[in-house]
Amino acid sequence: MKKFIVATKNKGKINEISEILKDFPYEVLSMESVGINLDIEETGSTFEENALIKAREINRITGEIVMADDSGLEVDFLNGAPGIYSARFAGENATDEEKNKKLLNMLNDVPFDKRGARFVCVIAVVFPDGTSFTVKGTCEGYISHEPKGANGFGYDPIFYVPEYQMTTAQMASEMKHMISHRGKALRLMVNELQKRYI
Ligand SMILES: O=c1nc[nH]c2c1ncn2[C@H]1C[C@H](O)[C@@H](COP(=O)(O)OP(=O)(O)OP(=O)(O)O)O1
Ligand SMILES: [Mg+2]
Repeated sequence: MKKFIVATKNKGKINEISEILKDFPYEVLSMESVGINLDIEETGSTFEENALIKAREINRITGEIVMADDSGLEVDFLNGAPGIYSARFAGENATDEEKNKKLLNMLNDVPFDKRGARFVCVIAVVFPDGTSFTVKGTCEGYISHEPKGANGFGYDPIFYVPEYQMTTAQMASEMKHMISHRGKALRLMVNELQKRYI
């Protein structure tokens, strides 16, 4: 069984990554479980750059195979914001609730058909020899007018998926993983690893 360290401090991501990879022969180790407590500055200007920055930093420290997830929400009415700033656009210490509230306020009075948005997830994998790759998954939807549902994390309560007529926070986790940006990116990652016999 191959082990990966996941270079994230986000518990919601760790949970989802473990659930999605449970059908594959990969064991997911959190930074906590390998004794690393580090805030890595996301200085890149794309999801790809930031995912690689996080994975490279933990690979440099451990020498192990490391994967990182850089993700966020692109809102059409805001020309793609908050994008790579999704975690920090309401301040470094803002709660998920505060971020959702801020985004809903920015879209006050914007009609439903102009509230299109997508979740984006880029996974970077860095190998012990320093080689790397990235894969990307997206999930299309709309920003709802009010939060609904208690599953998931982050922006899930306000991300409405018309095909299922519910937010990703109202979905059972298996359903979210089938259609989510993270589910898609991780399945592409597995394909890429298998091509390399990993
Ligand atoms: O499935 C999702 N459902 C809801 N919200 C989501 C999802 N996926 C990402 N998001 C939000 C959370 C965070 O506000 C931002 C990611 O920011 P991002 O920098 O990649 O993650 P983070 O700072 O929380 O943890 P870390 O950098 O340690 O991996 O997008
Ligand atoms: Mg982050």
